[in-house]
Amino acid sequence: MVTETATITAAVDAPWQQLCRLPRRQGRRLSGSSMEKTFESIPQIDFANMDVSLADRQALAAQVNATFTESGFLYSCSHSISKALQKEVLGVMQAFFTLPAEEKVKFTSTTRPRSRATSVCSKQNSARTPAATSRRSSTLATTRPSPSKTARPGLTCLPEQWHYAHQPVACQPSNFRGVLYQYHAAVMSFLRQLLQIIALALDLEEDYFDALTTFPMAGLRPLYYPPRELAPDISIGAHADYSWLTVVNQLTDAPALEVLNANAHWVCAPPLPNTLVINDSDFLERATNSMFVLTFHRVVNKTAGVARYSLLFFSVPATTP
Ligand SMILES: O=C(O)CCC(=O)C(=O)O
Ligand SMILES: [Fe+2]
Repeated sequence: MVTETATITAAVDAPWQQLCRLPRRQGRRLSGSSMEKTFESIPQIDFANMDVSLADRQALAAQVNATFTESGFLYSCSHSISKALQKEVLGVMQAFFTLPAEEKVKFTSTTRPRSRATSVCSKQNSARTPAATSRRSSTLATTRPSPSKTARPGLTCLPEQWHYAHQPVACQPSNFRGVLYQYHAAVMSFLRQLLQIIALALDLEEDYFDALTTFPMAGLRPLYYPPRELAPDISIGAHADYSWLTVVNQLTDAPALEVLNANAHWVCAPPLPNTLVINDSDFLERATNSMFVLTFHRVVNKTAGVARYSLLFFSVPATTP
C-alpha cells in the first residue's frame, strides 16, 4: 500500500519534461528571476453580448485574442446551453457509467473501424499515466459525416440529419444518444457564434469560418473519472488536443483540470458554476501560424472518494463545406 501511494505521488510531482514533449515551450520549469510573464489563472470571458452588436463582438474578439495568444484557455461565463440540458446530460452519463462492467462492455464497438458514430466504452490510460489510475470514456463521435440526401447544409443541420454508414449501436440508458445529440447541437450553435468572434479576433470577416461549420467533424467524449482511493493521481497525462477548439464541460464539482503556463507551472482550471472551459488546439494553432498558442494540460484527480464527470466536445472544421 505504501509503495503504491509513493509511486502515484511521485508521478504527479515528476518534472514536467518527463510528462510530456513540449514542442514550443522547450526548457525547464522556470522560477525566480528567470520566470517569464505568463498567465497564473484562466481568464473568464462573458459572451452574453455576442448577439448584440458588431461593436460588442469586436470587444469580445479583443479579449479572445489576448487570451488565445497567451494561455490558449478561457472560461466562457455565459453560453446558450441550458442548465436543464446539462443536468440531463449528467444524469445519462451517471446512469451509463454506473452500469455493471459486463453491461457497459456490450456497448463497445471495436468491429466498425471506419465508423465512429457509435458509443464506445473504453478504459484508457495515457502513455504516461500510472497503470493504477484510469479514466473511462464513452465516445459519441461524428467523425467524417456526410450530408444525408435529405439534409440541407446550413446552420440548422443537426447530427440526426447526418448520414452514417451503419446503424448506431444501441446504448443504455435508452435516452443516452438523444440527450447527447441535443447537447451536441447546443454546443455547435454556440461554437458557430464563437467562431465568428474568433474570425474577428484574427482580423478576418465575421463569416470567414461559416462554410467550415456546416458539416463539421466533431466528437463528444463523455468522461468518467472513478473516485480515487490513494494519493492524487494523474487521470490524463499532459497532452494537447488535436482539434480546432475543445469545449470542456466540468459537470461535477471536482477540481482536476490543470493547464501548463510558459514557466511550466501547472495552473488549476477548477469547475466554476455554469461555465465552459474552451481551449484552442492543434488545427487552430497551425491555421494561425502559432499566433494562438497550443497549451498542454492534464487532469489530476485530487479529491478522494469523489467521482468526476466531464463532457468534451472536440470541434474540427468540415472537410466538405
Ligand atoms: O476532463 C477534462 O477536464 C479534460 C480532458 C481532456 O483534456 C481531454 O480528454 O483531452
Ligand atoms: Fe485535452
